[in-house]
Amino acid sequence: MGYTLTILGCGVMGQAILSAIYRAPKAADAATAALYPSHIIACNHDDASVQQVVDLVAGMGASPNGITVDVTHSHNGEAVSQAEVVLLATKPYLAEMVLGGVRKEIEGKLLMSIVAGWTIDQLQGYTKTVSRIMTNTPAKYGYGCAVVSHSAETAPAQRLLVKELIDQVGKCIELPERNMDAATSLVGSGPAFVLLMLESMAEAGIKMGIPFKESLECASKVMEGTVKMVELSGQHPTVLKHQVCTPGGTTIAGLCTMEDRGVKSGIIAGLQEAADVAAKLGQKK
Ligand SMILES: NC(=O)C1=CN([C@@H]2O[C@H](COP(=O)(O)OP(=O)(O)OC[C@H]3O[C@@H](n4cnc5c(N)ncnc54)[C@H](OP(=O)(O)O)[C@@H]3O)[C@@H](O)[C@H]2O)C=CC1
Ligand SMILES: O=C(O)[C@@H]1CCC=N1
Repeated sequence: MGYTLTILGCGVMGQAILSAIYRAPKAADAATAALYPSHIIACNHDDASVQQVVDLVAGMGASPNGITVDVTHSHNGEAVSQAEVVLLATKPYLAEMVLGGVRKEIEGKLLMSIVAGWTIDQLQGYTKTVSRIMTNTPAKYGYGCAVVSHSAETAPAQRLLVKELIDQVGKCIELPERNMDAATSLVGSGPAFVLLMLESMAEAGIKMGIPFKESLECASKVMEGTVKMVELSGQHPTVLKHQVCTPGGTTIAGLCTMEDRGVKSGIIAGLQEAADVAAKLGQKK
């Protein structure tokens, strides 16, 4: 019963995805339950990074879908030979070495990869059935976003399995692979860009005399509330932005100063730069 999912490289993102899958609510029916692994093998680099995953799993209690987890290092080949599905989550510069080390064992298996810059074509040098995924750190808490593209050889049942597993990070959106570098910037790097804005707003509060704790609370709630308002109203951000602007008031004054400083074009250029770097990552060996 069930199958084994092996995670090659279980650091920040491997642990985020492991947590999301492990903690998924109990499947509603047998067909959905079959999409979940019964066993996850997390492969890391050394004792210290193994212990991190052991502690993470211990802290989560029992999995609602009865998933068991083993954590190991230096046994990638053995772990992949036991797996039906493999998640590659090492740093990009290690991917070639790690995949090369399991070349024989991975052939014919479903490979999910979150490695930035590594294309489906490159990954197909190891197995033909490939799902390329870009997700982000909020996945660990079930508030992540993921963009997924599949190789042509990936069967509908395999795509369904990937969708069910990756949906657990929060939201899973399928897009053509040509959008993957943009997704790496917008989705993958996105939390860091948002955190820069959050940090800036909180520090502005401090500068104006609000204590750090309260300033961060206010800035966080403003971000959360604004995003909810966009979702619930269905209105364009520009319309909602103008609703905040009283003629001759505070908001338009602040927005004009930000425009003077190039905040919007700076954000767009920053995201473009991140996507350009993503496009080159897979070529750096
Ligand atoms: N961080 C992010 O926000 C995002 C990252 N990504 C992508 O996810 C991938 C992983 O990034 P991230 O989780 O941040 O990186 P981490 O360094 O946190 O995780 C990589 C893990 O791989 C382990 N590892 C190293 N060598 C081996 C090996 N030979 N065999 C098995 N495991 C090994 C590392 O162990 P040890 O620590 O002991 O070296 C580490 O636990 C990257 O390719 C990145 O592009 C995608 C979306 C978002
Ligand atoms: O910074 C990086 O390269 C990775 C990919 C997306 C998020 N972090």
